[in-house]
Parts: sequence; C-alpha cells; structure tokens
Amino acid sequence: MIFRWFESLVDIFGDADDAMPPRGVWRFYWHYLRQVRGILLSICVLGFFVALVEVALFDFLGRLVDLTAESPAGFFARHGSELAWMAFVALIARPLLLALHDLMVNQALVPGLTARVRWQQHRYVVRQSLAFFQNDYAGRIANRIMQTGASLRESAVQIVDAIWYVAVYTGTALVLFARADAWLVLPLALWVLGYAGLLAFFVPRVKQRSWQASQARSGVMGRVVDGYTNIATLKLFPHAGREDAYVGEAIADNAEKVRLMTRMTTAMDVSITAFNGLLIVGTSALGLWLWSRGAITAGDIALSTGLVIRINNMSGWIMWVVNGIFEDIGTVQDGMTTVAQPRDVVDREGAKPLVVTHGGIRFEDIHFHYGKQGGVISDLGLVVRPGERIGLVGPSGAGKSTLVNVLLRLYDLEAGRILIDGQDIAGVTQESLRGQIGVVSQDTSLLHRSIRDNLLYGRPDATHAQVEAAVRGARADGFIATLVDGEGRTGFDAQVGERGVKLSGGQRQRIAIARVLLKDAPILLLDEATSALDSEVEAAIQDSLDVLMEGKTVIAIAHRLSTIARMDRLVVMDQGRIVESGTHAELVARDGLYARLWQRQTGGFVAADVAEPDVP
Ligand SMILES: Nc1ncnc2c1ncn2[C@@H]1O[C@H](COP(=O)(O)OP(=O)(O)OP(=O)(O)O)[C@@H](O)[C@H]1O
Repeated sequence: MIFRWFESLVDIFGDADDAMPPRGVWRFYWHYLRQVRGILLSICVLGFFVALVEVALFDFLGRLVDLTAESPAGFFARHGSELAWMAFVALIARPLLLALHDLMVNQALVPGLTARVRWQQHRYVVRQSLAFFQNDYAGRIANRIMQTGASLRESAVQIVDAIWYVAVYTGTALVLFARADAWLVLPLALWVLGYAGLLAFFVPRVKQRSWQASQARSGVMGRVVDGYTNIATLKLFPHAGREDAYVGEAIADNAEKVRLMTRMTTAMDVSITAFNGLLIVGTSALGLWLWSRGAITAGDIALSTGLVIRINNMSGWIMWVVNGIFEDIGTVQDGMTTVAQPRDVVDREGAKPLVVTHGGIRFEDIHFHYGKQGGVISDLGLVVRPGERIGLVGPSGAGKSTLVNVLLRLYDLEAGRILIDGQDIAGVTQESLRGQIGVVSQDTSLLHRSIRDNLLYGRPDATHAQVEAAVRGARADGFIATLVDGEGRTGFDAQVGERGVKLSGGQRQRIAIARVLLKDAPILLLDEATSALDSEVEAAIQDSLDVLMEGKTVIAIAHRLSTIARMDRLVVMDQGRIVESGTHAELVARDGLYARLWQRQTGGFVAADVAEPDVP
C-alpha cells in the first residue's frame, strides 16, 4: 500500500511531448529531469535532514564524553530529558526520515524515471525515418536507449542523493567545529578546498576518457550485433579468422580506452587517500593542542576526530560516486548523439489524413537521390489512373524500389510532388498515407511474434473469420496448421523467430499476402509479390491476387511474365527516368530497352508467344 503510493508518483507514460530532446548535455538532462522536479526537490529536502541527523549523532557522542566527566551521582535525574531526546532522534526520527528518503529514491524515482526516459526515447526514435535506421546498427540504437535511461537516472540520483548529502554533512560539520573553536575549522576547510581542487583536476580527464571508452564499447556492440544479425552470411563466407579480427580489433580498442580511463581513476584514488591523511592528522593535532590550552573540551575532540574520520571514509566513496556520475554523463552524451537527432520525415503542422476516393496517382517532376549529388531519380513524371495496374520494369538499380519508397514517403522528395487523388502526400499524415497502401515486397521479414500477431498487423480489429479467409486466399492455411514452435505453440499461435527466419521465403510471402488481403487498401504496391513461390502455389493464389487487385490502383515491380501479364500498362525505368511505356506487345514491337531486356530474359525465343497479356 505505502509502496504503491510512492511508486505511483512517477507516471511512466504520462503527458510526454513528442518533440526532439535538446542537444547539449545539460539541456538534455533537464529535458527529462524537469518532469520529476518535484520529487527531486523533496529528495533534496529529506536528504538535508538525514545528513543533519547523522552529524547530530557525532555531536551526541561529544556531548556524552563531556557529560561522563561529571560525577555519576544524580546523573540521570539531571540529564534524563536530554538523553531521552538523543534516544528519540536515534530510535524514531532517524529511521523515519531515512525511510521516507529511501521510499522517494528507491520506489518513486529510480524505476519510474528510468522507464519514463526509455519510453520517451523509444517513442521518439521508433518514429525516425528509414534512413536513420539504415545509418546505424539496430543493436547499437537499442543499447543506447537502454543505457541512456539508466545512466541519466543514476547520475541524477547520485547528485541529489550522495553529493548533496555529503555537502550538507560537511557544511554542518564545519558549523559544529566553529561552535567549539574557530581554529578547528581550519584543517577541514583547507581539506574541502584541496579535495575540490583534486576533483577539478581529475574529473574532466576521467570524463573525457570515460566518453572515449563508452564510444569504443558501442563500437564493439555494433560489430558484434552486425555479425549476429548476418549470421547466415558469416557462415556462407567462412572467414572466421577475419571476422574474429574485426571484432577483436574493436574489443582491443575498447580495453585500451578503459585502461586509459582507469589509469586516471587509480591516480585520483591514491592522491585523495594521501591527502586525507593530512585531514585526520591535522584535525587531531589541532584538537589536542587546543584542548591542552583549555580552549576545547574532550567531547569536542571526540566530535571532531569522529567526524573527520567519517568524512575521510566518505571521501573514498564520493570519489567513486563522482567517477560513476561522469561515466554516466559520458553514456548519456553518447546516447544523446543517437536520440537527439531531428526526424527527416515528419508530418507537417496541421497535416490532414489522406482521403482516397479513386486512387489516382501522379508523380510530378520528382527528384530523389538519397541525399547524394545525383544518380537515383531525376525529373520523373508519371500518371497512374485510378484502378490502373502498372508494371514497373527496368534494369537493376534503375530506381524502381526507390520510386515505391518515395510513394510510401519513407523518404521525402528532394524536388517535385506526388499526388494521390489530388492530395500532395507531403501534406498528409504518414499514418493515413501508409494506411491506404498495401505492400508485398520481395523479401518480407516478419515480426518476432506469433503468426496471428503478424497477420493482424494488416488489420488489428479483424475477426478470426476474416483472418482465416485471408489465410485461405493466400494459400497459407495448409502450412500454418502444421507449424509448431520451440515452446510447443501451434498454428496461429506459433512464433515465427526473428524476422520470420523459421519460415521459408515462400511461407513468409504468403503471410505477407494474407496480411495485405486483410488490410484491403485501395492502392497496392507489389515488389515481385510471388517471386518466392513455386508455380503451383503461385497459380493457386493468382485468383486471390486478382480479387485483391480488383478495382485497385496497382504498381507492381515486375520481372516475371506472370506479373507482367496481369498489368494494364508497363512503365520502363532506366537510370531514374521513365524511358518507355505501353503494353507488353507495344513495347516489344518498339524494339527499345524493354524489348532488349525481354529478349535477354527469354533468350529471344518466346517474345512472340507472350505478346498477349492473357498468356500465363
Ligand atoms: N538507402 C539507400 N541509400 C543510398 N542509396 C541507395 C539506397 N537504396 C538504394 N540506393 C541507390 O539507388 C539506386 C536505385 O536503387 P533501387 O533499389 O531503387 O533500384 P531498383 O531499380 O529497385 O533495383 P533492383 O531491381 O536491383 O531492386 C541504386 O543506385 C542504389 O545504389
């Protein structure tokens, strides 16, 4: 009950904006910390009182030493109430304060803040453009999101908890020393200045080296994950030695960077311990000298020596805390470079949902080169009439997939416009645009979830009957019924493995077709949708595809006769431009690029036989 109350203070999913986190490490910190500033403030206030009480215990010690110098007769009668107060502080007040403080730190702040930061960063990053994910390793991005949340929280907690505690503790100690004798303040005050100087010298150096170590660690992570995700390639080209060397190089670099960092921390450790000796000897010697002159009492010596030994012990701990904080800051900085990146493809202010009435598509003088100087799509114009089926043909690298990608607005155009039923796709919401387009690509990768979850991605609210109909249409019912995963789940509940690796290419493609059947979007983009199927299965799902295409606008990247034959018109692309357009027969007769491509594919023998689109 009491735990629950504290745990509910940070709402993990509440009122997060979707803006880019600021760049600049302190502003990045504050972006997240201001969301829990009330809790941070209460931890500071509680920490203040906890530190006061801790120092008070040493004050009590000094007081007891002084009191016991008196004669025992009537001792308890004289000092009973003072002793009772000490007992109250130690027995009740201190545990209560500490409990409140711990509940705030451990229950409210620690789990809530980490989860909240991770949630917000994931939400921002997962909406990044495709290009963002193509420019980095998925594993590294994931690792940074996990690490940044934890490190940001850890460093913030250490600052408001440990550092603040020690500052209050030392400040109060100075006040108590001054109360006994102003001279007693001197060694501790000098020590504080020296300690700050040592930290000022070491910390920036440790911080810089820690950042380098963290960069190197990410490098190792990236190389390792790259190998694991492409494990099939690694096995097909057995260069185990080279691959080991590739990863080994990154590990060695990381170890070297960590060594450079720990050299610094070791030097810092030794310097501070040596320096602490001066504090202990200085305070005790000064205390004894003052006592010998009658300036302070034995209790004051007990208080001051006890406190400086305690501060000496804490200085080692604090050194590690400071180190940890800067290591965490390094990690946060590293994460910030990944997380705080502007999104390339964003919905415009006031973007409206796309409304598809007929399904006409118009590409107007579009240019797109993946940010390069040129060479991908230049000055391309194309009108696809509502309900028309276009076959996109062209040599490899002509820009066919790119054309499909910019229609989906996976990338923003560099110039020109694409209109769907008269609406510029740059001005509509991305969700509505992609919601109206069904895509089956050549290499479908599935989510590492159950078959059912993968199918429902097409339409989350579909009924079981609808799912079954789609599965039958895609001729996937036969194999789904036989699936069993490693944990014994069968059929629709079977898990498909990462990216669907536990299914064959053709099975994956049939799931993808079933998913698009379920989605039933008015525009279809097919990238050799049936390429991974054998001719028997392909013939079988042909009818479903024909039904699916009925009344829809279709752009299909076509290499194979079976696709080409079902299209109303073929559009031939070369080097990012449209060079020919017409029916198969017209293009063969024209004797241009298409005729050459076609001849090469068929060896020149069947061109005449397949001149009519109804040929299989
Ligand atoms: N993510 C990317 N970043 C940079 N350049 C890219 C990217 N994807 C493709 N390209 C380049 O764009 C050009 C067109 O590629 P695209 O994949 O559109 O061709 P394609 O006609 O679909 O070829 P294929 O038939 O081989 O699939 C190629 O030169 C390719 O190198």
